[in-house]
Amino acid sequence: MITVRNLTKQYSAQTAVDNVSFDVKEGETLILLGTSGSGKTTTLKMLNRLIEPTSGTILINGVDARQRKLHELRREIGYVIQETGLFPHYTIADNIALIPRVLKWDEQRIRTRVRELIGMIRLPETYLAAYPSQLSGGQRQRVGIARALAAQPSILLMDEPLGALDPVTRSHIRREFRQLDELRQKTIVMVTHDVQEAFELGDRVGLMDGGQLQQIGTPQELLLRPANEFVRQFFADQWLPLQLHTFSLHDLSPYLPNENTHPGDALHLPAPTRLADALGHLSGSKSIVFEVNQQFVTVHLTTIWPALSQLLEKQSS
Ligand SMILES: Nc1ncnc2c1ncn2[C@@H]1O[C@H](COP(=O)(O)OP(=O)(O)OP(=O)(O)O)[C@@H](O)[C@H]1O
Repeated sequence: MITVRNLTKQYSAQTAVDNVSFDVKEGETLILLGTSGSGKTTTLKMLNRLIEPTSGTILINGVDARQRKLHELRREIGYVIQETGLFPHYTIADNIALIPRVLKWDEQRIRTRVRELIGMIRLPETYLAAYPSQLSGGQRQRVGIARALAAQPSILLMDEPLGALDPVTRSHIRREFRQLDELRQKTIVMVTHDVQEAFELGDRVGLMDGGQLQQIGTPQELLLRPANEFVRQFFADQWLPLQLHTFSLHDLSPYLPNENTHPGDALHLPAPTRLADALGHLSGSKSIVFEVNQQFVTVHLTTIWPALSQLLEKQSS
């Protein structure tokens, strides 16, 4: 749990972060989104005191961050950056084991945890003896995440963790992130300037501009009830794809036609599946079946668009 109140960072004439307040609940993912220079990284780095605030307060799990010993605070907060910061002369196993070794875990416990993590990030155990330069960028980034999670911090801060990767790998890793229980249960603050990423991964999104938090809310709130013109404009050119990340098959179900027969080869998906993910499975005559209130609903490529258009009309009315 993170509580931020009236946080400000002043660099001589420049106010990098200007009176920002927000909470991050336990197990929640908050994305800090915004244009370059809007104060996202400065805000993030103040949370683990890599940057000391000019004024304002930060409570980490109920305790004022300023009253904490730095090494204890950083142990409680995992940190992932764009270029991973892996040590090139350490093997993957030794990189992941870094913090547990600092904490003097016994070697058996470290080995077990390292193996658990390499499995979690879906790399073969043979990679444990490899060096970072022998891995692809996407694999290194997964190792960076494993290293940050190694000592089971309650909070994870991520600064553009996928920023250096190509769009296909990014989207692949995003999907993996969403499926990892250990990540889903963490309290996470992540910085990105990628709107799709924010909508895919964030329970809530804080949109920053000029050092100020322009709006904080669920992706749906930002999209459908923008607090000001800046917020509206920010999402305007990606409005449709963002809707697909915002709404689920369940949201769509009232607008789909009743169908009495289910195509035998239809794909079954859970009703909370987001439309963006569902669309990836729909092509040609393929259909998806999902269950709402113990009824099966079918959706095809030809029925999804009229239904979505009705849903959007209803939402904006
Ligand atoms: N050490 C510093 N000294 C002076 N100004 C700084 C310093 N660090 C950051 N700034 C300024 O503070 C503002 C916010 O920077 P910050 O890095 O937090 O933005 P950001 O939103 O993370 O941007 P980006 O997406 O480009 O990383 C910028 O105008 C930046 O130039």
